[in-house]
Amino acid sequence: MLTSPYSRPEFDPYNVNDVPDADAGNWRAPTPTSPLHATLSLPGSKSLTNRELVLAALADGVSILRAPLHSRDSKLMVEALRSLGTTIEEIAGTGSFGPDWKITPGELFGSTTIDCGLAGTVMRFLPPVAALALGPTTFDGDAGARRRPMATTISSLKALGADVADEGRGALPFTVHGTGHIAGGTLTIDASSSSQFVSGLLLAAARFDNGMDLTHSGERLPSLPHIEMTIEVLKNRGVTVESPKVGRWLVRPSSIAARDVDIEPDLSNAAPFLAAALVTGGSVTITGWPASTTQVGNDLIALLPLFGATVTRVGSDVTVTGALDENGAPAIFGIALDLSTGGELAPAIVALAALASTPSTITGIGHIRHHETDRLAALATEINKLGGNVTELADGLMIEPAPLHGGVWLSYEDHRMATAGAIIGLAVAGVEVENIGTTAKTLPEFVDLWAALVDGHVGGHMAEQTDGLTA
Ligand SMILES: O=C(O)C1=C[C@@H](OP(=O)(O)O)[C@@H](O)[C@H](O)C1
Ligand SMILES: C=C(OP(=O)(O)O)C(=O)O
Repeated sequence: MLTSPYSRPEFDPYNVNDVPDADAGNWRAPTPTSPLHATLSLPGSKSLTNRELVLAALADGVSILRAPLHSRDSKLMVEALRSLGTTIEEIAGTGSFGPDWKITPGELFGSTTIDCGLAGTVMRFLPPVAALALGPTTFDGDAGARRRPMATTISSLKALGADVADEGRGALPFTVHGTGHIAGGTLTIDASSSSQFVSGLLLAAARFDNGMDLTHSGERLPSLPHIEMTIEVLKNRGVTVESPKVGRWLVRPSSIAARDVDIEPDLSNAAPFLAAALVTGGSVTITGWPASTTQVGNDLIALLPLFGATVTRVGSDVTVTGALDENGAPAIFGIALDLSTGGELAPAIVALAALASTPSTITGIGHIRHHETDRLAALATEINKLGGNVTELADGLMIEPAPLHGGVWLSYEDHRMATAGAIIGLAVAGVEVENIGTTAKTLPEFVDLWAALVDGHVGGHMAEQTDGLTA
């Protein structure tokens, strides 16, 4: 077993009050002196795990989730569904990162409070489920969660016939007074600030009395692959979502089928590890890469070559190899990119851009100001603190090459800000990431996997230490 202050046995990554940096101080990001070569496997996808949990709770029988993600976000979803009346049992699994889950739907009852933590999937996917439950369900979360937009969820539910008591701020906390059913019907919403407003409604819509005819009307619709993912997981459970045009979805009332589902590895969480290949001029292989997927992390295969990397694929192994300049040093080229479909990849992409030798402009990501933190402001602030030259645009960032130096990198309770700091630390000595434990939101194993990556403890170099890390 690998050990670090962040994997001490008593550390509970799901407990917001158990903050690892309080014990361990800032995390000194490792700066290797030679190219990294590693092979590793990653835990399950947050987006798939939390969708399948919701669908399993609404399904017509018992479902099994194989190799689900065990992290703060998925734990919050499990606890929330349990408190609404779903039985979720741990069963022995074949995955390297924790047990499987057996999910038995139950009659849904409110009279509970749901802690959303900082999980967008919990705060946007569960209110429609709570409206299908009998009794009041109060939603609240971290301080940062109270700043995330929820108005579209609240107004949608009211328009579909549910009773929601909120403070009129369009934010947590609020209470859904469930009556056991939702009328459903025709609805127009503005999902410009998050695709999760659409996904949350689609996931439950087959259980609405009249189904749903949903139209998005707004200046943009971000993260389309995540809506595709929602449609795909519904299809697998027998629910057809018709989409007669972009921004309109029809769901007829029907049951949702129970299923045994294998959860794919989280490809967005592959981003920092694959970025390490570019930053150090080495090569990193991720095992278990699905042959076809709706995960937007799959776009890394096309995005990383824009920075100069080479990507190869052998079976389910995807390998990224960094470019080298004429002196044999790592070479990263700047890019111009509209990243509107893959906003959750932005922190890793921007970290790479900050280490590139030519300028980059990343646009189409105004909505990531509403993620765990205002990611445009946070990235610009933290990179500039290290000597960078990043300019905030309304919907993106402009990044000019600049020599970076060490310093404290703040995480803003944002797992992807923390991992972006780790990426920069690979090239810049003396980067200390505050609250690295926030990576537990989707990847509690981050520090150990990163240490193994840097120390060469993965990929067969030191096979006896690869417990749970390699395929
Ligand atoms: O539905 C999902 O699982 C997600 C949708 C996206 O949200 P936004 O549309 O708010 O970007 C993504 O960024 C988030 O990490 C997960
Ligand atoms: C935006 C993200 O999370 P959430 O599901 O909380 O929206 C993310 O993981 O990058």
